[in-house]
Amino acid sequence: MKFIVKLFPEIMIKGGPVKKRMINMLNENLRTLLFRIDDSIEIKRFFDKIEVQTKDEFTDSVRKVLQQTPGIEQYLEVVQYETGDDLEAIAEKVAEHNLNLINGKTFVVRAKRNGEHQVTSSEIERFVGSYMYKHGESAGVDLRNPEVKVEFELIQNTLNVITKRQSGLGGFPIGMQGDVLSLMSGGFDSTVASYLTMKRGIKTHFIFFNLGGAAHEVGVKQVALYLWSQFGASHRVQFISVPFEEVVEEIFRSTHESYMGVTLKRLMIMASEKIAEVMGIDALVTGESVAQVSSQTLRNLAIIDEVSNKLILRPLATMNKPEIVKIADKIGTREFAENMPEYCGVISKNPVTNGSFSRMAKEASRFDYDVLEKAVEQSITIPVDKIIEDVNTTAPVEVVNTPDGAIVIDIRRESEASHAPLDIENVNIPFNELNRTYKKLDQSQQYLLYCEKGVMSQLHAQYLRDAGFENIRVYRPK
Ligand SMILES: Nc1ncnc2c1ncn2[C@@H]1O[C@H](COP(=O)(O)OP(=O)(O)OP(=O)(O)O)[C@@H](O)[C@H]1O
Repeated sequence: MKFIVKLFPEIMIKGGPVKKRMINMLNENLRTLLFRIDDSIEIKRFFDKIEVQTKDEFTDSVRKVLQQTPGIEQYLEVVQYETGDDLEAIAEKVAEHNLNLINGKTFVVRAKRNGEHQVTSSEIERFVGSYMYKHGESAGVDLRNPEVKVEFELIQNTLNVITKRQSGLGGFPIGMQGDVLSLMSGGFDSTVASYLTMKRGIKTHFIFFNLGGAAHEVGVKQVALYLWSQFGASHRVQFISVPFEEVVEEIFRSTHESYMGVTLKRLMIMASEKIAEVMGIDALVTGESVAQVSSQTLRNLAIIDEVSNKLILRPLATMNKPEIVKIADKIGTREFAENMPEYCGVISKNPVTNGSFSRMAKEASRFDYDVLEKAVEQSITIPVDKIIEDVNTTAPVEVVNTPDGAIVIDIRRESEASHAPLDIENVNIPFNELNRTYKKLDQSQQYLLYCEKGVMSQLHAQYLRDAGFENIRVYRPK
């Protein structure tokens, strides 16, 4: 199968050298991603498109990459036949893929030709056109204003017939716009904000502030890994985890209740700025959206902005919640967001909605910034692609590799579990039903959670531990 990759229109209108750099970058990114599938996949760069040629067994994997790689406007799927310039064979194959498209419609046939042939392009077009007219139920040929354009190419002896057009993500190739550090809580907003920066071609690193829950950290790592592997895996990025429990304690000690929420956000921005500085990053990203919650009024956002000289991008600033949720649905982060614990609630009681700059300064002067300094010093950075190993080695809940009398619960979705069943006895309780179902199980038994990568099982085992269940561990076969 061959794919023809068309670039995002905003790339095509750039000046020559910039356009060339962008196409080269997309070519590089595709090379990195597709060679991970198989190094026999061929990628060819042209001045206005990229072509990918693959063995049929890799077609689905290649499609997935093309759908999820920023910079691609659409891709065409092309089926290839060795017809030479045998007009009858060409017409038959073109008709096979196009006859149903011209039913009741006017059409035109357009052929591109490259190589030595006995026939000209217009002879081929006329032959195929009349064959399709004879065998189909079209409304006739219209050379000027056709409703359907039947396109194919004859390159040497190979006939390329376009069978499908599929939209891509659009945006710019990652690597063209520098790096940002995205404040990631794992909720709807920060996951969508991070996706939008990735789609715009920005290398997006993640920073997470742990307010006191091991499950939250595992959950955020998991969604960061998901986002990266779906949309950004052409480049290595970092995940930074900052222990913020003591910062929260210090906020409680020093700050009036109504300013705690805004203070927490200011401190997250200050810590992010320090870390971004070390990483050579100019901009931070948050999932804040004007008026969504009390800390996100224009005044409070301005009070938050005051603490940093970095550019703060807020891709969702003017979006409505339903639009954000729709994107989360489309990119697959809704499920993660819905399963993410909230640790912020306690700090958002009776929040000020229209904070005062001078009052904020007074509140801020009572805070001991050594505590923040220490949190930054204790931050831990790991490459996102090492998250699975990290979660499995630094797991808060014990991991075992033999059941030893415990009952194994496979928490994958039913379809995944039946597609690749475990080879030992187990029960299937999909993770989204676990919280509701677990308490109904016989609590005199020991249970082991299983999932494919060991991240989701670790996350849910930790939730259950937090909820007071001690008979739970993680199963990870050798
Ligand atoms: N624990 C955290 N670690 C990193 N960033 C955070 C954390 N909590 C909040 N943020 C950042 O602050 C933004 C606003 O957070 P807040 O909790 O006020 O709103 P939210 O709308 O619930 O955000 P989200 O849906 O992303 O959780 C988030 O989108 C995220 O960018």
